[in-house]
Amino acid sequence: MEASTSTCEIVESRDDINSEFKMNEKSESSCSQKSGKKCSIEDDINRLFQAIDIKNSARGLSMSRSQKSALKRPIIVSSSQASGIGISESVSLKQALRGLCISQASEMAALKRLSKASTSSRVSEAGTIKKLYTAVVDEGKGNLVEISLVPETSGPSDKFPREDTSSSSPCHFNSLVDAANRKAMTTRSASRDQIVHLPSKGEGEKLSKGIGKRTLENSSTAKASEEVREVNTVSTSSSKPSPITSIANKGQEVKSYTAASPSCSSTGGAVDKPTCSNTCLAKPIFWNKSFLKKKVKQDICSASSSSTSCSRKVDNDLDPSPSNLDKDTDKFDFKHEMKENDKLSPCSSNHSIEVNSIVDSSKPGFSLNYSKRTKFLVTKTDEKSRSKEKSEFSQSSKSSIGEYSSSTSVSEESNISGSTRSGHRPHMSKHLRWEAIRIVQQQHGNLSLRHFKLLRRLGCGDIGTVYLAELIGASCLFALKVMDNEFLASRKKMFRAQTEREILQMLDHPFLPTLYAHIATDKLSCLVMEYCPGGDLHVLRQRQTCRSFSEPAARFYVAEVLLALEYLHMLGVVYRDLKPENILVREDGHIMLTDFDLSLRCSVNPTLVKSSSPDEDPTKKMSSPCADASCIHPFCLQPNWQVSCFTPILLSAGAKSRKMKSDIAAQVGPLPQLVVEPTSARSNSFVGTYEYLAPEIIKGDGHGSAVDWWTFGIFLFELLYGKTPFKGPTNEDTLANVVSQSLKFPNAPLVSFHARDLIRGLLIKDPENRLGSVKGAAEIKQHPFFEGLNWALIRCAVPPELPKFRDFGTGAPSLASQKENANDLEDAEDCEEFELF
Ligand SMILES: Nc1ncnc2c1ncn2[C@@H]1O[C@H](COP(=O)(O)OP(=O)(O)OP(=O)(O)O)[C@@H](O)[C@H]1O
Repeated sequence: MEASTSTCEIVESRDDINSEFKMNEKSESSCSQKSGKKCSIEDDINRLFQAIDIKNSARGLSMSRSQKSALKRPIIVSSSQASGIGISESVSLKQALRGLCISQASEMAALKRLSKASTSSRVSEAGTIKKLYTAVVDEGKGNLVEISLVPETSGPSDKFPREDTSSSSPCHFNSLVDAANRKAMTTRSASRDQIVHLPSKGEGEKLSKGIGKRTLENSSTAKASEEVREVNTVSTSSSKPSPITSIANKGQEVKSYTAASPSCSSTGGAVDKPTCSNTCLAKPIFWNKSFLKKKVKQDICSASSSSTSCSRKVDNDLDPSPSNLDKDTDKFDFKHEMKENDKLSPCSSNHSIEVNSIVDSSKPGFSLNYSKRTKFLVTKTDEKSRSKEKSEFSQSSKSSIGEYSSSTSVSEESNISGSTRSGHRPHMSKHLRWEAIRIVQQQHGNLSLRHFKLLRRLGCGDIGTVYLAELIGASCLFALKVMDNEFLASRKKMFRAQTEREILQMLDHPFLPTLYAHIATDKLSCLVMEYCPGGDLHVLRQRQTCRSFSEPAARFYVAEVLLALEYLHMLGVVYRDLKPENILVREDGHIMLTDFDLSLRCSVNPTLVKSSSPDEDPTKKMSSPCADASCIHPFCLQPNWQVSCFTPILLSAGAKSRKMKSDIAAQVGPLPQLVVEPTSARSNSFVGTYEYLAPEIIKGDGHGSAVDWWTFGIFLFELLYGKTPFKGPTNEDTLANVVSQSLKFPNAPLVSFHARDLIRGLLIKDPENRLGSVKGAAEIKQHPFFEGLNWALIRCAVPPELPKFRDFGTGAPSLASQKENANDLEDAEDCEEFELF
């Protein structure tokens, strides 16, 4: 029987294969002869099949049953389990493997909806075959293991392959994997079920396909999920468990993904629409008082002293000291802190005030501090404390508003899935933090809160508290965002937490946070994130002379933010809450955009905005820049084969530069232009921060990705001028100004024409005409303000300044001295922050 046509599903461990190969030297030599060198993966597979044949024939001949058990590691390729990838009995394993890989690749590509996926998918076919091969051949170590080849699930359960001690013990995986598959399917369905069609403002408008629905359907899963205590680790290639483990674990982890999803029950949730939402949003919100009967969260935690004392009290109650974590994570009572924060003081975070109007500052108990930009959630009233450290510098009070009234154009594929798979997170994948987590997992089976030592509280947000935490024994620092499930559920914030988590799971970008793990207990939901020690841009701006950045510095920061937004848009995420407070500064001075709980997830389809001219003069084409040695354009897909695009050209620097520009300009024209921006996304949610709200949000016209370009304009304005352009004495005035006041530039500081021109383009009130509304970030990148900027290498650019640790908002130590400083802090009894613990 030819190996290539074999339908046998049994393979051997490598030792077995080797021994079998020895039994059949002919087959081995033929392999070598064919390749003439080391066998390729395909050859390996062929060898595998040959071994299968041998094994089959050897069965019953020379080996006893027990011997077979000891040596064999059978894999069952179940056609039923492989549903979706088209594997049938008559298809060979090799074909099945290929099919699986291709299926995975296309699934990834479809789900991620990124052009870049094509590259990885190309790689992944061979890679996945090899992984599967390795799993089959290497992983069993003589154990009898049955593995079903199943397509990677798109449900969240496979986002966090988790190590499980059970996977290492001899076991039959068949039933386990069956169960896992069933659960995975259940999870996926649940995930899809969470997607709800919400009516948009106008009747007959498109229905929401994604974002809000969880609120209606998750309650059923809540209970089960809350009973589960588990850890989901986002693995990188360096830390990814074996496919066997991953597959086996899926079934055991399924519940964890419903942990955060529940809450938003039909009775509430961020998307649980207020009855007036649609009608109220149809006209400017500040004219509609009935709309304003909302809870409003307000940052009234301005006094650092009171903040400290209150926090101290709360945190003393909380007492999440490492010692308390050692045995039982449930002792780590964040919930208590949340509740205390919630009910107690104006200085604590998450303090809620029921108010009648979000803009009626005359209401008792709702005196808005207009010198601050408080984050508002229209459906709720939650105070948000800024960190004590921030108050040293004119504490920010920009508050985000989040009313999810309705949204449209939300993607059916908005339930993220394979995009977070370990092999698809190359950025930072080699970082020691991944390795440290992997080691802990290896040693303890999973990662839990008791593996972290809390060093200090970094800050509080609407939905949780962020701690600086050290992975015990690893000297690695993480930012641990801890959310209390009950709190989230009672405040109908589960949806926001889930949104944030799901977005974080997708990200793999130098200017966006890396999520290392999600730890879910029955009480808590914790995000283990990359720690960013440099404070935020709001604090950094306050430290500048004139409280504004120089133009080159502002250009640097906005350029990095632009790249982050571009990436988010390509993933179908409209950020919606851009402001300096949400931009953290890394140790190396580059930025990290955080805070995704108000983001909108929607569909994004690559759109051809300009095709190459079909009747283009061929002679012109021949003499096009691509035929020239100076072509460096990244989209130069079809360079003239005769001339290398990268042949050096001897020109003076000036001439070279001029020629390059003209070449690029000439070249970009005829090339097709694709835009991957969620330009058609529509939401009627009232989200954002007053001073940053786009006019279309305020007017309730429905908004899309263009809101990010509006906020981008405000952001640039603020960095350059030290204030936002439409800020009024009251929030109501601010909203009115945004809608009706024309843009004016202050006389000082002096800002270049290009900068002002860019701001002007971004702050066009009509989103249709706004810069970036058609071609997205690409359009903005081409603005002369960014001329000369090397976008591809901006990561290597020297930042305007490096964070001065200890002076900063987070008071965080540098990476070089993280451990030492952490110990110092821990030992310092008079250290204020550490009295909190
Ligand atoms: N990865 C991080 N590294 C360092 N500090 C962080 C990190 N993430 C958050 N912080 C700090 O913790 C604070 C709280 O963050 P968090 O994201 O919970 O709330 P937020 O940004 O204020 O927004 P929201 O209320 O919408 O959640 C931030 O203001 C920031 O100072």
